[in-house]
Amino acid sequence: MTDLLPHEKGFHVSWDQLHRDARALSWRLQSNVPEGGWRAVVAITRGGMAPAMIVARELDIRTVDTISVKSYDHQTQSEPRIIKSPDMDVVGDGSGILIVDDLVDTGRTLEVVRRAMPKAHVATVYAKPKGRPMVDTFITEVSQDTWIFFPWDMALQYVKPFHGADD
Ligand SMILES: O=P(O)(O)OC[C@H]1O[C@H](OP(=O)(O)OP(=O)(O)O)[C@H](O)[C@@H]1O
Ligand code: HPA
Ligand SMILES: [Mg+2]
Repeated sequence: MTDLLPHEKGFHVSWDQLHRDARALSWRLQSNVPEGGWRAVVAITRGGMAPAMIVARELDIRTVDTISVKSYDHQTQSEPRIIKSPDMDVVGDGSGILIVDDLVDTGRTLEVVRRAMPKAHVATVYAKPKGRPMVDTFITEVSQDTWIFFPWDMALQYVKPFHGADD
């Protein structure tokens, strides 16, 4: 669903913007590199996969795994659950592991992920205030009532000019 209620705001992110913001996240993460370097990136599917790829490329991390947490059906949240775990022999308690997601909203997804890898470093590109305490590093904060639209959920389309739009 892309319909917004009147009080809700939309923050539309293009591929180009996502690329820039994920690069900025990589840059910021350089000051948090653990002793011995990052052992692996774990992307939270599906939204974390695009930023995780960019971060892994920028930081030259070759081992990339995934954790799948299902918590939303469109814009309606349900109880988050892990439906696919990363290789626990690799990630262990999370030491030296960089978890990447596109955004944190309520923080419920990260709550579940952090429980599985308590010592991991958690990075998201975007953050809303409620979920912010669950993230170690992020780039842009938006208000809680803003819905972030990602490029993979959008398409270019014609829009009417403002002048005469209500005619
Ligand atoms: O902080 P929260 O309130 O838990 O919300 C944030 C999570 O919700 C979205 O994923 P979603 O579960 O919709 O799945 P997707 O990444 O496959 O789209 C988003 O990509 C985050 O992973
Ligand atoms: O603002 C959002 N945008 C896209 N997906 C989301 N999942 C939780 N919050 C959001
Ligand atoms: Mg997600």
